[in-house]
Amino acid sequence: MAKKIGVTMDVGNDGVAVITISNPPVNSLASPIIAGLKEKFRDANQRNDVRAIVLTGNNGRFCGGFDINVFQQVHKTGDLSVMPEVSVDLVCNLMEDSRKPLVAAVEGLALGGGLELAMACHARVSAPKAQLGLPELTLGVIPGFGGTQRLPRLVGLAKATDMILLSKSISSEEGQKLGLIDALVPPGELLSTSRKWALDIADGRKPFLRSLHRTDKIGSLSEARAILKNSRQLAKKIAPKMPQHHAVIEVIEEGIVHGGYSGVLKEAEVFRQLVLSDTAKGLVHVFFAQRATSKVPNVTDAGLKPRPIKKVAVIGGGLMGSGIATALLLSNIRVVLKEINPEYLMKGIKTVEGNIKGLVSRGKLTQDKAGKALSLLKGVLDYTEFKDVDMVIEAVIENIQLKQNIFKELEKVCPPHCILASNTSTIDLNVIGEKTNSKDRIVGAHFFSPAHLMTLLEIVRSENTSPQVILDLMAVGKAIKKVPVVVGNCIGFAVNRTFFPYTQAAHMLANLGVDLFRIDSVITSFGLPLGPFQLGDLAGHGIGLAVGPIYAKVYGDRMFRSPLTELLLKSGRNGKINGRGYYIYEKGSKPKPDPSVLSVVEESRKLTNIMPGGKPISVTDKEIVEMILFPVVNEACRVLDEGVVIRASDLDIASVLGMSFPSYRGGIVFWADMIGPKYIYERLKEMSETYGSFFKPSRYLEERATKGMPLSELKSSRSRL
Ligand SMILES: CC(=O)CC(=O)SCCNC(=O)CCNC(=O)[C@H](O)C(C)(C)COP(=O)(O)OP(=O)(O)OC[C@H]1O[C@@H](n2cnc3c(N)ncnc32)[C@H](O)[C@@H]1OP(=O)(O)O
Ligand SMILES: NC(=O)C1=CN([C@@H]2O[C@H](COP(=O)(O)OP(=O)(O)OC[C@H]3O[C@@H](n4cnc5c(N)ncnc54)[C@H](O)[C@@H]3O)[C@@H](O)[C@H]2O)C=CC1
Repeated sequence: MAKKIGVTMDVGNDGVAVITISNPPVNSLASPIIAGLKEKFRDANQRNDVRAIVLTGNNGRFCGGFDINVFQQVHKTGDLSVMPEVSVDLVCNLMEDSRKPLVAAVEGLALGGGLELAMACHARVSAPKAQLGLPELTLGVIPGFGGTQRLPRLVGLAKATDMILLSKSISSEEGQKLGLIDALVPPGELLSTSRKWALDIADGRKPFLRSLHRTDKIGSLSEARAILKNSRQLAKKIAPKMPQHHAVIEVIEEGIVHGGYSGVLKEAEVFRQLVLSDTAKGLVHVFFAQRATSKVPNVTDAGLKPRPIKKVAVIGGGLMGSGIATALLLSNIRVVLKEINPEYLMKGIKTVEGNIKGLVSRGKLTQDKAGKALSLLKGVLDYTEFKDVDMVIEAVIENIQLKQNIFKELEKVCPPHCILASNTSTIDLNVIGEKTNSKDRIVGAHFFSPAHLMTLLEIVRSENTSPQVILDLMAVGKAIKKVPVVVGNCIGFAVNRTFFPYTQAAHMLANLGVDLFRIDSVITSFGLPLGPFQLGDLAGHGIGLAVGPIYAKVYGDRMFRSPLTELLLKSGRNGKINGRGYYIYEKGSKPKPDPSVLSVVEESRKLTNIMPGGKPISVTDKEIVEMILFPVVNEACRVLDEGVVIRASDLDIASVLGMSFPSYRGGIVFWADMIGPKYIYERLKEMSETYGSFFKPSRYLEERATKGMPLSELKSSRSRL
C-alpha cells in the first residue's frame, strides 16, 4: 500500500484548524512535509474562519524529527541547498509569532525537530507515555529548529543541557512535572482538550506564551554560567572527540547572553556547519546501517512469521552462558541453565544473580523486575527439562568433539521444532552439526562478552540453516535488546575474522621496536576504547593462544606469528584475570602500564629478529594507525568479497557494536571509504614490500583501488547468505 505523505488541515465549526502531519512510520519532517506545514500555517493565519490552531501527527505519533535521509543526501552531494529553511521562516515567524494561538497535541513521540515544533507552539497537551527528547547529537548535529533555545526556557538550563548532551528522552509524565507539557490527558481526549486549550488562549482565559521570550527558568547570568561550566566538563568527559557536544554549549550560551533570537540564528549557522562534518557523516551512516540489519533477503521478505520462543536452555554457565542467560531473563524469557556438576552450576547461577544485582545497584533495574527475572531461572544437571524448550544456546568450552556430542544428544532430547544454536566463536557450524540430522535448525548465536551488556548478536547461518530459524533468532535477539546481524559461516565469522589482524599487527609493531604502551595510546586516541594490548589483557592471553592455531589453519598465508603471547603466559601474566598482563590490575585503581613487561617484549624481539638492522623502526602516530587498522580493512575486504555479510554496512555496525570501533567514524568499511581504497592499497603495498606478506593487499582491495570504486559497493556474486 502506498504511504500517505502530506500535511492536512481541517477547520472545525469551533474555529480551530487542526493541522496533521502524515509521513509513516514516524511522521518525519521530509521536505514536502515542511513545505506543507508552511503552506497550512500561512493559510490558517490568513483565513478569517480560523481563530486558533492545533498541530498533531497521524497514527498516534506526533513527529520523529527532521528527515534523516536529507542528511544522507547532503553527505552524498555536499549540497546544503536541499536543507529547507525551517528555524526562522517556519518555527519563529509562522508558528511562534503567529497572532493565532497554536497548541501541540502530542502522542507517541516528539523527538528532535518534532519536539522543536511542539516547543514553538503556545502550549503542549500530551497523551501519557509519549517519548520527548532532542537526540540530534547522536547524529553528529545539534538541534536545528530552535531546540537549543526553547528547551532551556521551558525546563530550565540544567535539565535542558543534560537532556541534550546525553540525548536523553523523557516521558510526557516527567515533561509535565518539568513544565514542558501543560496538560496530560487520555489519548481519546487529546484533540478535544487541545482545541479547547487553543480557544482558551484565543479568548484570553489562558496565557499566550511564546517559549523563546520566556526567562523565568533561566536564572541569573552567573547561575547560568555555573551550569554551563558543568556542562562543558560533562561534554569533555562523555564525548571528548565530538564537535557537536562542545558546539551546542556555545550555542546555548549565545542565547543566554544575547537573547533567544540571537541564539536561534547562531544555532542555524552551527547546525549547517555540523551537518557537513565527518562525525555527522559517520553517525548518520550508523543510524541507517543499524536499521538495515533488520532486512535479510529470503528471510524477512519470505512471508514468514517468527515463532514464539518462551523457554530457552543455555548449556554452560561460564562467562558467556551466564551472560546469555542474564540477557534472556531480563526480557522475561524462561531459562534452563545446564552445567556439569553442582559446584559449577551454583557458580553459574551466582554469576547471573551478580549480573542482575549489578544492574539494580546501578539503578538500571528495579528490585521487583530483578526478582521477576531471577524467578524465571532454573539450574539443571541433566536434559530432562529440555523436552519442551523452544531453543538451546550451547556455550560450553571451545572443543569440537564436546560440541559435536552435545548436538547429537540435543537432537534426541529436544522437541523437533527446537532451534539448536551454538555460541562458538571459531568452530565451523557444519562441523558442529556433522553428527546430526538437524542441520536445518543449527545456527550460530555469537554473543560478545559481557553478553548481557554488549549489544551485537552475530547470527551465523550455514548453507543448511532454514530461513525460519534465522527469523526466530532475529526476533529473540531483538526481544533481548540486541542488534542481530546475520552473517555467513567461516572461521571467526564477520567480526573476529575481520579483526584478527588487529592484534597481530600490534604484535608486529612491538616486535619491530615500537613501544607497546604508545601503540595502545595511539589507538585509543583514534577512538577505540582500548588499545590492542590492553584488550588482550582483558580477554585473557590463554584464549589468544588457543584460537591462534585455528586461525593459522585457514588464514596462515597472512599471519604474523608472534611468540609474545606465549612468552607472556610463561612469565605468569594472563591479563586482567590474574592481575598482570602488559598492565597491572589492582582493585579500585585504573590499569597501570607494567614496565617490567618490557623484558618479555625484548625476548620476543630477539626471537623474531625483524627489526631492520637490529634497530627499532621509527614511525609516526599516523603510521601506527595505518599499520594496525589497514590490515583490518584488508581482511574486511575479503569478508565482503566472500559474501560473509549481506551488505558492507552490516560489517560497519558489527565493528561498532562488537569491537567498539568508533561510531562517529561510521564503522570499519565506511571509515576506509572515507580515506579512499586507493590510498589504503598503496600504503599496504609499501608495507608489504618492507615488512612482508602480512600486509599484502587483497584482490578485492586492489580491484576497488584500480577501478576507483568504494569498498562498500558489493558485487552480489559469491554470497554465502
Ligand atoms: C532539525 C533537527 O533538529 C534535526 C533533527 O530533527 S534530526 C532527527 C532527530 N530525530 C531522531 O533522531 C529520531 C530518530 N529515530 C528514532 O530514534 C527511532 O526511529 C524512533 C524512536 C523514532 C522510532 O523507533 P522504532 O519504532 O524502533 O522504529 P525504527 O526502526 O527506528 O524506525 C522506523 C523507520 O523510520 C525511519 N526513521 C525513524 N526516524 C526517522 C527520521 N527522523 N527521519 C527519517 N527516517 C526515520 C527509520 O529509518 C526506519 O526506516 P526503515 O523501516 O526503512 O528501516
Ligand atoms: N569468552 C569470550 O569472550 C567468548 C566466548 N565465546 C564462546 O563461548 C563458549 C563458552 O566460552 P566461555 O563462557 O568463555 O567459557 P567458560 O570456560 O567460561 O565456560 C564454559 C562452561 O561450560 C561448562 N561445560 C562444559 N561442558 C559442559 C556440558 N557438557 N554441559 C554443560 N556445561 C558444560 C563448563 O563447566 C564451563 O562452566 C565457547 O565456545 C567460546 O568460544 C564466544 C564469544 C566470546
